[in-house]
Amino acid sequence: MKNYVIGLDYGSDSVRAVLIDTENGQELASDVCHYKRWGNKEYCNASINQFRQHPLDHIEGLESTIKAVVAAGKVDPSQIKSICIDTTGSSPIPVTADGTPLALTKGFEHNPNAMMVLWKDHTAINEANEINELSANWGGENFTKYEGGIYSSEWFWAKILHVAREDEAVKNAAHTWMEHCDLMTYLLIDDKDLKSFKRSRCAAGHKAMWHEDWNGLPPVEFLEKLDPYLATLRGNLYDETYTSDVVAGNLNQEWATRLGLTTDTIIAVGTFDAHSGAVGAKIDENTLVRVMGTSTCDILVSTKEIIGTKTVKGICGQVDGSVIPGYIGLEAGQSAFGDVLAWFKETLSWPLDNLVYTSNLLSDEQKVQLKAEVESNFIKTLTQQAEAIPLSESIPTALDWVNGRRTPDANQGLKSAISNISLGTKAPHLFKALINSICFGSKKIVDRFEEEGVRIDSVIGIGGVARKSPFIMQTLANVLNKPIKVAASDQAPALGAAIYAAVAAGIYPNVIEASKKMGSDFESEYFPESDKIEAYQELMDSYSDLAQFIESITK
Ligand SMILES: Nc1ncnc2c1ncn2[C@@H]1O[C@H](COP(=O)(O)OP(=O)(O)O)[C@@H](O)[C@H]1O
Ligand SMILES: O=C(CO)[C@@H](O)[C@@H](O)COP(=O)(O)O
Repeated sequence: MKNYVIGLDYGSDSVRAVLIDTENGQELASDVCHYKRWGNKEYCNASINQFRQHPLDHIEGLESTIKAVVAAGKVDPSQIKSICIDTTGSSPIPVTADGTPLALTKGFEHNPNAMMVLWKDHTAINEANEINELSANWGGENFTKYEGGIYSSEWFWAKILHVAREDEAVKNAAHTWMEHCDLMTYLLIDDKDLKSFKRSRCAAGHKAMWHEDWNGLPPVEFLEKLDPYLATLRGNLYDETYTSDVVAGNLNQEWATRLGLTTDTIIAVGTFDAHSGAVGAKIDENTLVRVMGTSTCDILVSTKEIIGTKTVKGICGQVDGSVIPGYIGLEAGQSAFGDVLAWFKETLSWPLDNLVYTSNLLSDEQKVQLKAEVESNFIKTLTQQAEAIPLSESIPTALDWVNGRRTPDANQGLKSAISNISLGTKAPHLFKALINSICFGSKKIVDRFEEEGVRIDSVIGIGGVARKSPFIMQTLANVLNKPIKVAASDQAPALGAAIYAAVAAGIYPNVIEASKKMGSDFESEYFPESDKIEAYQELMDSYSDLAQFIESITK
């Protein structure tokens, strides 16, 4: 009898489920659900970088996508052996003593502080600065050392501290906080003991300063110097963490009934999207897997023997087992990648939104048609025209920091800048400059890994941009001066989660064996164009100069 597993992947805007045949990784069915409240921009305020998501968006998405794949796959529920969930991160959410997300309790239904604080929320810049200041100067261990030496406002403790200070009611009502991947896993399992619940090693190690060297989370003595609340909270968090090849529990009766599954289905420990994406794309030693979508996550694995006690400066952490159990997983990334281009598109759309689509000269039907046509041609036409501009022509220099800099050397307070604009600069020139900027930001990350002695033998691209924009991928291959393979799977993170699920269910002995059999093949490869390398190097020098200048004048 065949065995099947489900991978559930929570992205920034939507959640997708895939039903996978464990024998060969074949996808029998997939389904996507866009978050309703998030889509209406509820509970968010981009002007202060506040991005919150209502847990109902996640719960509704879980139910609809899993039901859809179970129905479409037409397999017997008893053959669905296990489920693993990956989510964005660090995306913490406050919960009550019985593990209920606070936003689902009376009085907190519409309070953004009671909701999930999405990874790209940067309201906690001051708190991250405080953590960095204290870590460096308190006279004890620097707990940021395995997280690149700089704690980011995108991460667990900074976000919790910010919300707790801003909202007394949430602070008092929250018994504990969970990463999104842990909460969704906890929701599904039968054992509701919060204290013994198996939290994700990946989330804890990369974002919450959990490390074996100091027996888990930073100690009370350190946390109470930040805020007594964090010291108290620590008692309601966790000591141990687990990799995603481990069973978190069995599916509980309530959710088995809701999903049309049985309580024999195993739920694996949760993880982050980028890390599971790397597994879905068959990551191997010294392979850099770049998840290129709204942001980028750059994932590498290396052996404990090679990394040893060495700490890699300015990245988002090195964690034992965060990608492949038994190996050190290293993470870096850019806070905006596709989002840089999305920002430009939105900016250019102002006259359309305010003058064209509101005009009385067009009927409602014409407006809908026009909008659809513009939408399908916008990025396509800009890309074609940007691609046609020769590198010998004057191209502006831009920085990719529209959402701050995640790595190398996190500084979420940085903002973007564009220089070298003339009367001859048109939208496609700016678009080309922005594409260059996201590729140069990528090169800074690759350079940092290599400077720190982490070898990169090959590069794999996954995610929306990797599959949809050959121009960006070619530019990136030229800028990195390395070939880049693109994974064929549209759903590499969900596939990676399915691979973890298969190992947790005992179908494969380990993640490496499972990913060899179930991981995605490659659909294309981009090679550096030797005649363009030098020109890109010159443009990269201008990027570095501008970056240095902007950083020097940023307070
Ligand atoms: N053809 C394209 N060229 C450039 N950017 C694109 C293209 N298609 C999508 N994007 C960008 O990709 C991002 C979405 O990536 P995707 O991987 O689908 O989502 P997510 O990051 O939420 O998982 C958006 O920022 C969008 O602007
Ligand atoms: O930072 C991480 C993982 O550590 C990601 O969850 C975050 O960049 C979000 O990724 P997406 O842009 O949704 O692919």
